[in-house]
Amino acid sequence: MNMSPHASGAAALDPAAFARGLHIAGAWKPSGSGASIDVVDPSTGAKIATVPDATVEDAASAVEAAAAAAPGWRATAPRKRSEILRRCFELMTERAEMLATLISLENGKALSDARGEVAYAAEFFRWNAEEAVRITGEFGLAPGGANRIVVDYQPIGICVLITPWNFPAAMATRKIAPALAAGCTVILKPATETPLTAYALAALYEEAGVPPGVVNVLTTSAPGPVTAAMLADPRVRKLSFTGSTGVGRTLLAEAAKHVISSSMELGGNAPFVVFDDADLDAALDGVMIAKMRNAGEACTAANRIYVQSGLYDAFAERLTQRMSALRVGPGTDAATECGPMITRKAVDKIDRLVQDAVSRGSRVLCGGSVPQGSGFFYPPTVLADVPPEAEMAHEEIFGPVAALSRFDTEAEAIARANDTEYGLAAYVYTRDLARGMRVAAGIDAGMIALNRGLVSDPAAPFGGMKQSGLGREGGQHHGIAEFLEMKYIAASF
Ligand SMILES: O=CCCCC(=O)O
Repeated sequence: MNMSPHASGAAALDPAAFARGLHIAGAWKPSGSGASIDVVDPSTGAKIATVPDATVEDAASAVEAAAAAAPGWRATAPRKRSEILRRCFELMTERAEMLATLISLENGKALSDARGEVAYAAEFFRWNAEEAVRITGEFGLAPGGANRIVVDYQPIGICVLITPWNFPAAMATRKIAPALAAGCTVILKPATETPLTAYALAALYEEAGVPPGVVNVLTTSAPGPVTAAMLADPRVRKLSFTGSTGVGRTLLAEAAKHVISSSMELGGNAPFVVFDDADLDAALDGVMIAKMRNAGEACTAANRIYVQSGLYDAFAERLTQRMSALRVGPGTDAATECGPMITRKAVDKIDRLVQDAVSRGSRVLCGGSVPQGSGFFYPPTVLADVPPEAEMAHEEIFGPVAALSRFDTEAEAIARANDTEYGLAAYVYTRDLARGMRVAAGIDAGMIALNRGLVSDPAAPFGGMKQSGLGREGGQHHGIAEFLEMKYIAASF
């Protein structure tokens, strides 16, 4: 494993200075309790900045700020909203390197991953700038002929958006951009591990012309009471969450008390299925993306890799070569290909899953143990012959561990792919298009990548089935629809 020191890229951005000059977006200000949250560099475990720790009182001011800004934003012409969103895209693109460095610093991901994330995150603004002017209703004659049926769409109201640490920019813009396009004002609660990107982006939105109070950022170490306080305010009409299924269930229960529309992008356990007739090189390229994008810390990550018997040994050997050649180091080092995990706890969980699989007969082809030294690192690992009863076959690994299993028939591949409570993403490699479409139809997942290692696209509906969530983000109309309320008018004239 190659562990290089910090690159000079990090020095260009002083997180302590950044945190001192922190721009709190919106009209609310921290209550003055003075409490703060430490932000830690996962590459070293050292504190790099502090951000305000919002209280329940702060939550009330944030809702107040969002409510005060709501009438003006709702009345802003769609074309004007569209142009402001387009400007957000342009500013993010201009500042891509600064944003990527910030993401890499607080999240630990490799700069190349962080650059990819900034481009992806900015794209949600470009796409929704184009969608903002295409929100259309319906008009028709009632079957009885007595009246017209008019269906109109209006902004749903104030939205509470809760985002995870693994994509600090993209998971926020995937929610903020469609909400703003729809005419809603929002309160964003980013993960406590990665608040700096959220604050940097909030300043950028205001520079792009988003009026004060339209986007409000609230960082807190007490997410339960703070979120409950916001959801209890009757002006809040939407909850959109990305994170674990467990937290999603708790939030859904809280939202249910107040009958609040909820979109949930939850956990995954993606199967990656390679048939004997697949292009081996293409499948290897694909699995390196599906497994190692963000060092495996993604809900879409290939969690279970099923390879048909005829290709299994060659695939395992070549994947092991590629995984063991990856350079591990601090994310901000330009040469790094696999950065640290987000916390020590995350490393411990990955290792627990690996040791469990080994105790059940899996073979370690590379990696497989926690390295000495500072920072929250786990080496790229390949395990062969992972049995169905291994814990990692049922739980998200969320780390750089490729778990291989062998299968023989198409029916077996579909059955094993579906042997999970989750249904977010799945990957299938075959040269036989008819088989590819059959298997895609048979797997219970919201997104299927056929001969590709990446499904995510702002222009496509992102979301899952079963315990992977409710609703969709992005896509033509789908993402924006989550932030619109439908109104029917029976019109006689
Ligand atoms: O953990 C989920 C992040 C999803 C990243 C993506 O949009 O691909």
